[in-house]
Amino acid sequence: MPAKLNPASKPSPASARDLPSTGRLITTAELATHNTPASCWLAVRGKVYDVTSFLDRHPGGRDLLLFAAGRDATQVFETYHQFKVQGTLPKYLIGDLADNELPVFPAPSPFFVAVKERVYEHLRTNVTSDPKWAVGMWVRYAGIYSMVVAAWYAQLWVWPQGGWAQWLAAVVLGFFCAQIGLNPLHDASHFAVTHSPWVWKLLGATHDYLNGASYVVWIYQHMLGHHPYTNIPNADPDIATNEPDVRRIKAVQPWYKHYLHQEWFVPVLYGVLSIKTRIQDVTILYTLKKNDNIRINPLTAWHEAVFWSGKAFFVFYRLVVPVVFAGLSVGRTLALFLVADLVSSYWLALTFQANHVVEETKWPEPNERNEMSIDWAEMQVATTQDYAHDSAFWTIATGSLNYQAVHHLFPEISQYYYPMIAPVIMKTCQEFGVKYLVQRTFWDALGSHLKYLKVLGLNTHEEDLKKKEAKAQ
Ligand code: HEM
Repeated sequence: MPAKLNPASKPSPASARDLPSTGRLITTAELATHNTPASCWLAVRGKVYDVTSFLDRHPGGRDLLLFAAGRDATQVFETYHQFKVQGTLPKYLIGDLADNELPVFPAPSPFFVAVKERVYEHLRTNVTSDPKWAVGMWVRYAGIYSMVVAAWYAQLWVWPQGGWAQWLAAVVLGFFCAQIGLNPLHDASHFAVTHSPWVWKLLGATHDYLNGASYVVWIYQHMLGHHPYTNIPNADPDIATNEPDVRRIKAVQPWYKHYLHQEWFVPVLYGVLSIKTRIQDVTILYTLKKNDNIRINPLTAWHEAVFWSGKAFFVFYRLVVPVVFAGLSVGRTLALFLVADLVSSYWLALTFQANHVVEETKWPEPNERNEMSIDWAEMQVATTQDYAHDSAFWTIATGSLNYQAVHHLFPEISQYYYPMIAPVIMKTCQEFGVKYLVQRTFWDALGSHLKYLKVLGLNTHEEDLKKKEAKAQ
């Protein structure tokens, strides 16, 4: 039974900001230079810590500290630990952060504290003693990898002559490649499968080898960018846009004529997602050295080796083997490649877009000092839409993205347990007056994405917003 709390009276946990001032001010520019194994600093709630000596003792492994090094790591710190872990921080304290590079949030609200306590209590009492372990997920991974190998083999050697069976094999290959992204890659990038940093690294590497896309780039974009700053313009790399862009997804983007009727052509463009991702991997790591506003730290030898050998292996198994060893023509090889890639891209893009870029989700913004007024956990719920909670098909086929708000609040828990903790979260939301969005079906959620694109494509959108605001006042 979840503990009963009075929403109004539960205090926030002691914040690191409450520690006495050190007398040493450190700017975000100085902090950013300490992002290597030789000098690893990070900030939590306005305090800067030198964790170089802790690198090899961190139970989550040294890589995670190195990813977070040189930046404000408050949100990932509070996400991946229980609040009590804050007690380990003071011994590494070296200074106070002078400014904010990216948005910062108020101390965890009573809702955040309660939902964390209740979910872990529920898991402990009713579900499992280890929320990072689920045999069911290993069965899914085994099924996914087997299907990738079987479909790849079938399209080259069982049905090499062409015909519908060969095309079907390409479709199946594309679908299960997307499943690698939604399951082993995604779980590993949130450290939600076992307690072993090596398991996370190895599962992550299968995305490099079998999808040709980088685990490390995903970590920066997703774990360090999208999750801490969901739907915040200029902070969440998932919603980064150029001006003008091909699509208008944020009200802060200026309007251009080509956005009119974007709901018709934008979804078509989602088909190039996989190819775009593979190319951007190289520019993000080697030329820009950042993903939108999330800086990339120096790569470890392991990550560099996996990155390049992954790209090479991908080209070899998807393009060289079909032509050189299976005797397929270059044209047929490219066509099969494209079919599989289109299926992967659409499956991934449409399931993602139906979660955040939709009608009712919020697009919060910080003040001029980069401070947010909303609690981080409450923002996670406000910027996210779930769908089809009662469908086992959508739960398995989307890697549990249909429980997206659950995932955003508890990414460190195996997705296998999302359906079991969702009721606890929804009940807590109700009690604290936090609105939880859930659509009945995937198609309703997708429809909401298309309607949102349509509305932002109209140049009357700003006028409508102003009228609404005026009415509300
Ligand atoms: C000031 C820096 C940090 C300190 C002092 C610290 C401390 C700790 C401690 C004491 C634990 C063991 C207790 C627990 O599991 O709750 C732990 C585990 C963990 N930490 Fe950290 N941590 C830091 C930064 C980070 C960052 C930046 C991340 C993520 C990017 C992270 C991810 C994890 C994970 C995933 C585990 C669980 C490992 C497992 O599954 O057993 N930590 N950390």
